[in-house]
Amino acid sequence: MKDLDNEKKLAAKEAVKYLKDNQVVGLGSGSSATHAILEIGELVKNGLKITGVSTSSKSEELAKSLGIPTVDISSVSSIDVTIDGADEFTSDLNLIKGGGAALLKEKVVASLTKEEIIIADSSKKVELLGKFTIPVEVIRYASKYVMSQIILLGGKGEIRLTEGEPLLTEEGNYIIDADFGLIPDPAYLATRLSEIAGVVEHGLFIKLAARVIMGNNDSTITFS
Ligand SMILES: O=C(CO)[C@H](O)[C@H](O)COP(=O)(O)O
Repeated sequence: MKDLDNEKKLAAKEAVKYLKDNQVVGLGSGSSATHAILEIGELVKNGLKITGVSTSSKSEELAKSLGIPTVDISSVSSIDVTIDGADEFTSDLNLIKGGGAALLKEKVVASLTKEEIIIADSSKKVELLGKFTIPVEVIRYASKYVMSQIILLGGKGEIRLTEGEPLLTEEGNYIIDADFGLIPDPAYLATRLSEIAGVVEHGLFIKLAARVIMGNNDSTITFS
């Protein structure tokens, strides 16, 4: 049986090889990104000079605990490299993200980033996106309306719950997990979702990744 956590770790070790002194580095969220932040912490301990920009309060806390200097995103004009995870990816580098509900900040960081590196275990690679439902972050006020628009687009959505209550994102919004089945044209669906009033952001990341480093048993494969 595959050791998926080890595959994430191997991908993280490979990804940090892209970091150089004096770069601004985006710190992703989730278990794969956690491996990368731990690796970055080691490099910083050994003298690497970087400035981190976090995609969630969890990543921020972890970075701080490891001595990685971080700044608010508003104080940088661009980010050199970001290392983040994904819930699904295709070989043409489209992604579904947001399983950990951090997609909004992750997409803002990715959009400011010159080289977005995605790290993943081998279970995340798919031929077509869509087995993993698309997280859609919505303002609470609009959640019913957005649900109806998702149905008109041919999908069905469910508000993500935690302990029986709607999960609130760091920005105080709801997440609708939207099932469209397998998605032959993710760029088209991404545009349609972005057009719905009340949608803050969604987890389809189209052409934002420069490369995906996938752990594969005891080695890694890079898609770029
Ligand atoms: O998008 C994310 C969080 O919003 C994560 O990057 C994604 O869910 C992958 O997580 P993991 O590395 O734990 O499998």
